[in-house]
Amino acid sequence: MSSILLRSVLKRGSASAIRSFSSESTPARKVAVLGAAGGIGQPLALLMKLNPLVSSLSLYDIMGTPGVAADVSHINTRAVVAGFMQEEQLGEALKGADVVIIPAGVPRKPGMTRDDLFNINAGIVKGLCTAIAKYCPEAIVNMISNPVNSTVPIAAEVFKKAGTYNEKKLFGVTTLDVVRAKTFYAGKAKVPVEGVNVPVVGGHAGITILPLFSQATPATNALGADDIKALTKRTQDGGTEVVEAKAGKGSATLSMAYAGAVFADACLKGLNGVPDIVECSFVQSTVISGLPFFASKVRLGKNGVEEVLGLGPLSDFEKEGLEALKPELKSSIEKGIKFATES
Ligand SMILES: NC(=O)c1ccc[n+]([C@@H]2O[C@H](COP(=O)([O-])OP(=O)(O)OC[C@H]3O[C@@H](n4cnc5c(N)ncnc54)[C@H](O)[C@@H]3O)[C@@H](O)[C@H]2O)c1
Ligand SMILES: O=C(O)C[C@H](O)C(=O)O
Repeated sequence: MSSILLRSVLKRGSASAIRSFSSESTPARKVAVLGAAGGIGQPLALLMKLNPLVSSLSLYDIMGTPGVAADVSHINTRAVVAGFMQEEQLGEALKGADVVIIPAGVPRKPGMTRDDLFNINAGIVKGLCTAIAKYCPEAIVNMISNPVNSTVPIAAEVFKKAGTYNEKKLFGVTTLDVVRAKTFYAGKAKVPVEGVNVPVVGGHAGITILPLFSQATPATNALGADDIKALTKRTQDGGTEVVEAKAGKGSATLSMAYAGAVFADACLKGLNGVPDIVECSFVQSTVISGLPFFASKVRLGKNGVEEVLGLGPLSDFEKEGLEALKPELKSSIEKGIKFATES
C-alpha cells in the first residue's frame, strides 16, 4: 500500500524498481529531519513517512516536534517515528542517521532576497552541522535552508574543522528549481509534464539559477527565443512568485517538501545501490573554474556523489546566463566560507 502511494506521490523510478525495493528486502535506513515542525518540515516528514526505503524517521525541531511526531507516527507505513525537541535531544535525533535533511531556519518575506536570511540561518546551520559532525559524521546531508549558495559552504567548513568533511556526502537541495522548470516547460510546450526533464545548474538564488531548456526533453521547436527567455525568468523567480503570493506568510513549503522528498529518495536509492540515479544538486565541484560549489547533474551511489556530470552543450543564451551568474555565486560561496572560518 505504501509503495503504491509513494509511486503516485513521488513519481520516481520504474514500478519494477520500486517493487524490488519493497520494505521486506530494503536495508534499514534512518532519516533525520532538522526543522521538522516548520512549513517545509511537516509535509516533508509526512512524505518521508510514506517512503518505503525509510525504516526510522527522526524529527527534530526547537519547538513543536512532539505533536508532529505523534501525528505522523500513526500512519501505517514502515518507518518508526521519533520526535526530539531542544538541543539536548539533538544527539539522540542524529545518532545512526544515514540521511539528514535540514529545512531549519527562517523563510523570506516579500521584498527580501535569500541572502537577507544569512544572518539568522548561517548560525542555525553552523550549529546543526557541528552536531552532525559529532553524532553522525558519515551521514548524507541534504541542505534546504537558505541561502543555499552560502549554507552549503558553511556546512563544508564546519565539517572540515571537525575533520569529518566528505565532499561526496554534502548536497544543496536545488530540486525545487528542477521541479519548477519541468512544470513551466510542460505548460508552455504543451507536453505531458510526467515525461519532462530539464537540468538546472548554477546555484539557488535569482540569476544563479540557470535552467538549461536547450537540453529539455522532450525537445520541441514550438518555443521561440522569447518563450525560453520568459521560462528562464519564471524559473529564476519561482521562489519570489510564491513569497509574494503568500504575502508575508513565508515561502514555498509544499512544493519544497515534495522536491526535498524526491531528492532524499534519490539519495536513499543511491545508498541502496540502485543504478543510474541522477539529480541536479549544488555540490563541491570542478565543473566551473573558480566556483568550488556548483549545481549540476550528479550521479548518486552507495557513497553519495558517484560522479559530478558536466554541463553538456549550452545555447548562446545559456552561455550568457552562465557568465552572468559567476560573480554572485562566487561571492555567496565566499561569504559562507568566511562566516564559518571566522566565527
Ligand atoms: N532550498 C530550497 O529550494 C528552499 C525552498 C523553500 C524554502 N527554503 C528555505 O527553507 C527554510 C525553512 O523554510 P520554512 O518555510 O520551513 O520555515 P518555517 O519558519 O516554517 O520553519 C522553520 C523551522 O525551523 C525551526 N528551527 C529554527 N531554528 C532551528 C534549530 N536551530 N534547530 C532546529 N530547528 C530550528 C523552526 O522552529 C521552524 O519550525 C528557509 O530558510 C527557507 O528559505 C529553501
Ligand atoms: O524563495 C525562497 O525564499 C524559498 C526557496 O528558495 C524557493 O526557491 O522557493
